[in-house]
Amino acid sequence: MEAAAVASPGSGLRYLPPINPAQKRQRSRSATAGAFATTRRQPRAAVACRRPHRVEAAAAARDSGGSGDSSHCSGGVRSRKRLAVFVSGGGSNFRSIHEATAAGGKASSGDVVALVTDKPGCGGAEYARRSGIPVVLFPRSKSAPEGVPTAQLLNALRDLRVDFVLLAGYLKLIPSELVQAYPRSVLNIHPSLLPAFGGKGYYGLKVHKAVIASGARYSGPTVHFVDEQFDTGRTLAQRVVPVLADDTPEQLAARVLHEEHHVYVEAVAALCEDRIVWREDGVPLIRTQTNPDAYA
Ligand SMILES: Nc1nc2c(c(=O)[nH]1)N[C@@H](CN(C=O)c1ccc(C(=O)N[C@@H](CCC(=O)O)C(=O)O)cc1)CN2
Ligand SMILES: NCC(=O)N[C@@H]1O[C@H](COP(=O)([O-])[O-])[C@@H](O)[C@H]1O
Repeated sequence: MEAAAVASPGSGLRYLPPINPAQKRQRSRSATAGAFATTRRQPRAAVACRRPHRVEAAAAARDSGGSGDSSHCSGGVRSRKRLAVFVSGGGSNFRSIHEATAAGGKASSGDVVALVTDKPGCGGAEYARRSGIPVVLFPRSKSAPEGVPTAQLLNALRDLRVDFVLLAGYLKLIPSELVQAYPRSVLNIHPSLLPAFGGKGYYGLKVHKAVIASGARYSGPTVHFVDEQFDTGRTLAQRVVPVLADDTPEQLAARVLHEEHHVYVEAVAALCEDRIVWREDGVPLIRTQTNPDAYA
């Protein structure tokens, strides 16, 4: 069952009774079939634990609304970050991020609290259901009329107190309402060294075919912040792999994907640990865990 959007036990989604007529109007505009509660809480920017020289404090951390979980950083208590992962395919990046959020994992300051997909039968969605993670179908379209529209997705993310959105092989354009609701808080992974081989039409094996056809000797994944267009947001992290003379697109894809799993987990760990700082010119940097003045 993909009831109007969410189908998972213990998802935390509640149906709130109307409090006043204005809220009732708001809910009837943005929610369907009683699947979601509306909340009035807006995401709130928080400062990083330390402000390095010549960079502004990251607006990358948010108050996660008193989830009760916390960890410590120099100078205070830091709340665990709540993650929504968007997937259209097999979901291997989603799985590696989910595994890294387990106790002792590399991103153990985060929790995956929702899986959003446009393809309810994809491997990522099936893994989420098996793991007890709520699945949200987005967007609503002719081929997926049970999907939710953008306003209802935003309500669901707020209800689940999502801090960060992670695109991991999600193939639809993220609407500007979502980008604006989560400033500096939506990441994507792309399987080429952006700005090369990015933009509309560049996804999956198409990217690797184009890299091989170009004669490029190096490729690799890019983790970037998401803006309103495909693949033009600020680069956060990259890894390089060789393109071999006799590579098939599938072989290159496997080599790049292996690096994706590492670089995305490291970027997510930095996000969850408030280790992303913004240089004066708008470039995001990852502070290392060991030296607050060094950047990865
Ligand atoms: N607002 C943004 N939305 C999304 C971004 C982004 O940077 N900003 N990244 C993409 C992911 N992406 C590559 O990283 C990407 C995905 C899909 C396409 C594309 O051309 N899609 C086709 C449809 C494919 C399908 O549904 O099977 C299309 O739109 O015609 C390009 C780049 C996620 N969203
Ligand atoms: N432009 C977006 C794009 O091409 N994304 C790519 O889709 C694959 C998803 O794999 P996964 O479902 O196994 O994580 C990954 O290689 C990811 O970089």
